[in-house]
This record gives sequence, structure tokens and C-alpha cells, in this order.
Amino acid sequence: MSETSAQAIEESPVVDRPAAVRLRDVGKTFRKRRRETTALEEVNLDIAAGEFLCLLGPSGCGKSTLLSILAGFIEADTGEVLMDDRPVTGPGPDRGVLFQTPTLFPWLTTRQNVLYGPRARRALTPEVREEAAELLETVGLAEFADAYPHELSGGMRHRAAFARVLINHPRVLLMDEPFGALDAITRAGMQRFLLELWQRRRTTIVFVTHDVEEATLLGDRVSVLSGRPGRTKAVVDIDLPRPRTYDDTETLAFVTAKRRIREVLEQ
Ligand SMILES: Nc1ncnc2c1ncn2[C@@H]1O[C@H](COP(=O)(O)OP(=O)(O)OP(=O)(O)O)[C@@H](O)[C@H]1O
Repeated sequence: MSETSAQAIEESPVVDRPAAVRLRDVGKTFRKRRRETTALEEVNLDIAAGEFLCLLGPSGCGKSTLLSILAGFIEADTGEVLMDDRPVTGPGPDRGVLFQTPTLFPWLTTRQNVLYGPRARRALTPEVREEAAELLETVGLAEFADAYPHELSGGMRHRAAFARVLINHPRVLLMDEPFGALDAITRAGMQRFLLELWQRRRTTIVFVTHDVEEATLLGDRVSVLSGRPGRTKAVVDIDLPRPRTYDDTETLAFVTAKRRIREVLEQ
């Protein structure tokens, strides 16, 4: 996400309620000089308000493209994207986006980064400042509130970016392999944090991953895309009880669910 897109999102007003998302026959072809790449074709998907949906598929099948369309960063060529029955026409503060590489303003401290959105919307009340402090506490960065991004570790930058998105109370969280670059321990910590957060807020989440185990651990459902052009191959329900923790990954039910998804992926 460019800084301009981040600014556009964070400077508009917010509504605090999860949204339903609907994709209808979404297609996207990139055209560059003589080369055409059809990234997505006739993607259909209904995501309920408050659902945790994982998007899984082989490399290059269009997962990031789909997320960018949902974020409003790029436009679909065909079909439509609806949020609570309203067409998505561009980026908005109702969608919080987190990428593999966290986006933070390098010249702002952690706290200033988190407060960037409310400040830009002229909504910097004492309550919001308090919420920022609580969020920094929750993501374990209270002691680093006055540190600059270059003084943070990779995992810490992720958590700071997370707090920066959460303070805007997005109605949908769009996450593009957000933990893909993290080491196994930090990654497990972030997954636990995300699950706890979702359990509390029930924000609608669309989470892109190519890791079957991660999708099984996190999702209510897993939408499996085919190889390029990406199409919805199947949507698999994950009927495992919640709250889920990393320990569940060793249970028979978990391993069975994971195998089912892998089979769809490999079909
Ligand atoms: N801006 C662009 N211009 C041209 N082609 C693009 C552009 N963005 C994506 N593509 C092409 O669209 C296809 C889908 O790319 P996308 O990044 O969405 O896949 P992905 O499933 O997220 O891949 P990965 O898992 O490897 O990150 C690829 O073939 C890619 O080369």
C-alpha cells in the first residue's frame, strides 16, 4: 500500500460495525504493452459480517489482486464487489489493510503512527489517546511508544502497524500474508493475538495465506483458489471449536481438516 493510499484511508470518518462482503463474477486482466495476464476470472464469494475467511491458493493465482480489489486500490474489469450491498469504488477507512511488509511512517514514533488516522480525521480526543495507549499495551509496545520504526524489530513493526489499523475500527480487515516474513515463534504469537482480537471485536477478516495450517487454525472457512487465473475452486468449512490455540494443531480433528483443504488445493 502506498503512503497516499494509507493516508486516504485514514483521513476519512469511520463506522464501527463489521460488514458483509460480496464478490460477484469478479475478473481482472493486467495489460502491459503486448502482454496480458488474467489474474482472476469469475470469482464469486459471500463473506458474512464478522466472519474470518482465509483465501488460499498457489503462488500467482491472484490472491493479492483480489485483496487489492477489496481494498479499492485497483478496480475489477468485470463483476462487482459489494460491502453491505454498496459497491466498493475506492479505498476507505472501513477497510483496514495489512501487508507482509508493515507500512509505518519512518519519521513518526510508534504512538504518532498509531494516532496518525485519528489526527488526520481531526478526531484526536483524550479517549482516542487512551485507546491508543491501551492498544500499544495490547500489542506489547507500551515501552516503545516513543521509539521510531527503525528502532523496532520486524515483529514489533508488525504489531505497531496492526495497532495503527485497529485504532480506526475497520469494518473489514484485509490481511495479505501479514505474518509470512516472521520467524515461527513471532508468527505463532501474532496468530494468537489476531485470534484473541477477532474473538473480542468480531471484525470481518479476509486473510490471504498460502499456508494450509495457518488457514485451518484461523479461518471459519477457507476459500481455495485455482491456479492462474484464480477462480473459487471450493469453500471449505472449518468446523473446529473456538477459541483455537496453537496446541489445537496437533489434534486429530485439526489434522483431518488440514488434509481436507490440502486435497482441494491439490485437486
Ligand atoms: N500490477 C500488475 N501488473 C501486471 N501484472 C500483475 C500486476 N499485479 C499482479 N500481476 C499478475 O497477476 C497474477 C496474480 O498476481 P498476485 O500477486 O495477485 O498473485 P498471488 O496469488 O498473490 O501470488 P503470491 O502468492 O505469489 O503472492 C500474477 O501473474 C502477476 O504477475
